[in-house]
Amino acid sequence: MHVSIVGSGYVGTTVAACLADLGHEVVNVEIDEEIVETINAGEAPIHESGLEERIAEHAGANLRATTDYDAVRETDVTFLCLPTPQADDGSLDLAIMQAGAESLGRALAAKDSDHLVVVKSTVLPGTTEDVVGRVLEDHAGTRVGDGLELAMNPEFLRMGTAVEDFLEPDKVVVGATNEEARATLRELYAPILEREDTDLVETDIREAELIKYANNAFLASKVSLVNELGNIAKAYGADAYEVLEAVGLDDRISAQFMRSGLGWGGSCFPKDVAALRAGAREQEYEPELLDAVVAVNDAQPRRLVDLLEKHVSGEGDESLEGSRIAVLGLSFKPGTDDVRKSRALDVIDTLHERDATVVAYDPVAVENVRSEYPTVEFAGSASDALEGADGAVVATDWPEFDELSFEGMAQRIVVDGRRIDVDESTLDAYEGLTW
Ligand SMILES: NC(=O)C1=CN([C@@H]2O[C@H](COP(=O)(O)OP(=O)(O)OC[C@H]3O[C@@H](n4cnc5c(N)ncnc54)[C@H](O)[C@@H]3O)[C@@H](O)[C@H]2O)C=CC1
Ligand SMILES: O=C(O)[C@H]1O[C@H](OP(=O)(O)OP(=O)(O)OC[C@H]2O[C@@H](n3ccc(=O)[nH]c3=O)[C@H](O)[C@@H]2O)[C@H](O)[C@@H](O)[C@@H]1O
Repeated sequence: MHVSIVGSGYVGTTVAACLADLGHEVVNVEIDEEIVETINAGEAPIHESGLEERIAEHAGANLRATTDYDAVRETDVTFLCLPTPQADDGSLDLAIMQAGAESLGRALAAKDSDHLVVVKSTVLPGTTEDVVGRVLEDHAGTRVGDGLELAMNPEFLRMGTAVEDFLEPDKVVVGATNEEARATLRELYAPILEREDTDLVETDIREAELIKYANNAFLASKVSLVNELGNIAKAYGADAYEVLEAVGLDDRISAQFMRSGLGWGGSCFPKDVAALRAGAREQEYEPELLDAVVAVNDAQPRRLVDLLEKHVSGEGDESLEGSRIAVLGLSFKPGTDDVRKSRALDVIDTLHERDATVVAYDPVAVENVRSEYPTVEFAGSASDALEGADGAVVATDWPEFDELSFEGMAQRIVVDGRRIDVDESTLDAYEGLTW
């Protein structure tokens, strides 16, 4: 099948390389020339396991990138993989989607055969038909249903395991009102849908849009619940990890997303939960549970710094002023250099508010933080960061931190926000955030 992908970021590049791998003819339409050149040179514009080799294999053969929207006319299907960021008031900002749909519509105006447009970006119910569809109609000069078809196909991949998640998903969700559109997507995804472990869910467009938000809201809520239970366990002097491991043996609950600690960050959970809350309020529903999910998450970095302060300065004399604190980990989770809405940055902000000096280390993410944090010292290794520190915080559970001996610290005080594997016997104080 001939497929165009508009937007070549984390999702668009992964989808393009994987669809090329499944044998389709794929073109990426992207406004950033550097990304276009990188893909055409057979390289990956982002760091994802398994991506580089797929692009190297298919670039110049059945995968290419261009800045020219006219390329969509050589294809039967276009996927919109554009950003859907959070506006200042938390609502969904659709400006980029609208601009992309406008360019796509103009290009399709000169096409004389049928075309299917699939929204893959995360958008609230109604957006695909009422916003993207209308913009397309206005600029393509064709009505939806009259040679121009619409579908919504949300993406559930995680950063760090994007290629594997795309090729081996638990489910493929297709929202469409037209049977031909559904048949086209069944054909496109045929090798994936043949897998025993992949379910196909066919719905109307509105349900497909909401399934994505419900999925992320559920996962974020699970982590906040686990954090609340962890905070309560700690107050009782119980080990939350032992408690939650036992709870996770119940099939109805499952053992996944049971790690309590600093909470959730990243480019998706925060913006998607915010958009769903704002959207619900627009529909005149008060999302009180989701409000609490965010409140629990927001409180964890401050709770961690409170614990640290207690150990570093001694109870009754709480202050971090003038102390040197090592922050281990900057990315929002291990396996990625993405620092968007990382809890580590909230920890650093709180430490700064309390006049501590921060020395930070991350195996891959330092360059994404450096310019925004001119007063932070960046170390080349975890051991260097710990040298002379009055206390340390574990903010991201990179596996290499399990090997640390915490030698060279002025005080061997470690407050762990992620439960790494620490040998407590050599430390002056070790405390977990939720256990
Ligand atoms: N990153 C992730 O793990 C996941 C993201 N999503 C959703 O997928 C959507 C895309 O997210 P990402 O790929 O992370 O975004 P991204 O920011 O990594 O990539 C978007 C790309 O679109 C390009 N672009 C912007 N305007 C354009 C235009 N008018 N025409 C052509 N290209 C344009 C940008 O230059 C950028 O390369 C969002 O709605 C997001 O919520 C869904 C599942 C997973
Ligand atoms: O919509 C998206 O973009 C994606 O958002 C998440 O993927 P991702 O943000 O890559 O990362 P996750 O592995 O889900 O972790 C999110 C955050 O939750 C935290 N987390 C996760 C699990 C856990 O048990 N505890 C916990 O604190 C992580 O540290 C991280 O900060 C979802 O897992 C994907 O299905 C979805 O497609």
